[in-house]
Amino acid sequence: MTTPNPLADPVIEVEHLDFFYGTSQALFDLNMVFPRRQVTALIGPSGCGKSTFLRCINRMNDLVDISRMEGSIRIDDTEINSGDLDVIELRRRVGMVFQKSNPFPKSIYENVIYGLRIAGINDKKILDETVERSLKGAGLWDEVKDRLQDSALGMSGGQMQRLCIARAIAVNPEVILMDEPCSALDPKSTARVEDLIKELRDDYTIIIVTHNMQQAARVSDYTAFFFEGVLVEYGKTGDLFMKPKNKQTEDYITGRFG
Ligand SMILES: Nc1ncnc2c1ncn2[C@@H]1O[C@H](COP(=O)(O)OP(=O)(O)OP(=O)(O)O)[C@@H](O)[C@H]1O
Repeated sequence: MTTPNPLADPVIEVEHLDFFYGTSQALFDLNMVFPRRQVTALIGPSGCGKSTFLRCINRMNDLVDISRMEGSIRIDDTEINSGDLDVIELRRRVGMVFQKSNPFPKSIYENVIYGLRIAGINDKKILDETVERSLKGAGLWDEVKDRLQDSALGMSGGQMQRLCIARAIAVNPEVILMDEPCSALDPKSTARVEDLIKELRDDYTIIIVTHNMQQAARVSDYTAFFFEGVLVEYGKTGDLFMKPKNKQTEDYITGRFG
């Protein structure tokens, strides 16, 4: 088991995880834990399996017919690689924010409470409170509080991405997965989302895939370097960037490949 800090309180424990697309193996014997209320960055060259691994954690790969996962991922002692798992409940506990923001063609208000509506919650007081809490949590409340009934599609790209973060936190998840959440944003919007990630760490465990090593260094507490489906090195972000133990990690973070 590769543990960056044995004293850290683990929320996710991954053991002997293998992942296949048909006969092609994408992840090889991953063993790692994710500490609670910390930000962990997954880095590595294109195709090394970062997104595949992220999508294992909320079983999004179930949507790929030819996929197969072996091994164990426990989230607070719930085994998620199990046939009888309630996948809807898992995705409430493990929210996800994608590379490209994906607001629904609905009002800002309805976007935020989408998960609550699905769960059959229609009490206006609860919905109003959730909208305010979530938009405040996503640093968006002041910008949109006077136009909650406007279409979300009229927002800027950076606002839409923060709206997707508000939608993720509306259902009180434990973990938020972010798959290159800033790659479609301009530098100013990127800085706002990065600040937000640092604030969200007080309440949520965040796992972020990023191609941008400066971003990993800025926002994360821990960093995991993947290469060809293998976890090569995992540790405190400062240590991994300043004194990598592995030659491949060093070559990657110094820009020699990838
Ligand atoms: N739906 C799929 N079907 C078949 N193979 C896939 C599928 N998705 C990904 N793969 C393969 O799995 C491997 C890992 O891909 P993955 O997207 O997880 O890597 P990544 O590190 O996130 O890459 P990138 O940084 O380019 O997004 C690659 O060889 C990729 O071609």
